[in-house]
Amino acid sequence: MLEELKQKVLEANLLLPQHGLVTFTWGNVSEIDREKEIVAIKPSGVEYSKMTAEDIVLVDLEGNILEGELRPSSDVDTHLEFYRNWPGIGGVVHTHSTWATGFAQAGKDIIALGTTQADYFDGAIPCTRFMTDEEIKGSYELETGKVIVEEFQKREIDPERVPGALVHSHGPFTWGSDGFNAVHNAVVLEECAKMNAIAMLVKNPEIGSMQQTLLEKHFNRKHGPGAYYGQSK
Ligand SMILES: O=C(CO)[C@@H](O)[C@H](O)COP(=O)(O)O
Repeated sequence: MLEELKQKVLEANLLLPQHGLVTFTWGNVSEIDREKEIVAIKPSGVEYSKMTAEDIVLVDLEGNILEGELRPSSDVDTHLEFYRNWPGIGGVVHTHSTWATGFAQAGKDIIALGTTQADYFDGAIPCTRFMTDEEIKGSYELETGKVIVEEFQKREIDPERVPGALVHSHGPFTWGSDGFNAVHNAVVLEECAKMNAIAMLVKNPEIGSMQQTLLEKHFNRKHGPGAYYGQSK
């Protein structure tokens, strides 16, 4: 069933390691057939290099497995929460891409500082609030989806105009018209996180007292400039 969709979702998943967005078996991609209300998603814990279209798991919007020998991604409940709440999206991606996950671990939005982000995200890429003990100890993946949907409702953000979010202390999720578009947005989100971090570093070159002392020590070294490369005369 839905062989073409499974092949497409396999190819979208294989783009994650190709773009350097995941390590080992981290991350996952899914896509929905809206007519049949069936989601094709990456199998849990399978190495990308060994993954086949047959491994892709089909589930309904309640998470019931319709086809597949393997367990669906451990994040399936997060993906399904987006499909249930946002009828305009067709594909979802989750990664632990380094720069975006750094922002998620810091609990910081990726604010729009340049045209690169503005071309694909109409504003800041929001980071969710920290989740409660109950949410974490309960069905974490389902609660993760709820917290992201809640964040967009609270901030009145249109998910089709900002196709991504950061889960506090976890990592990025993106979405799009299909799996490939969601992967594209995951690549752009990671690049924006990198650029944003560099811009904030460059923009605020505040030198703390320790650095100042260290700098002055080097500014005023006895032998003057160049001493590191041999004794000055
Ligand atoms: O976020 C996590 C684990 O923290 C997961 O997304 C894993 O990175 C991938 O899990 P599977 O999709 O293989 O179940």
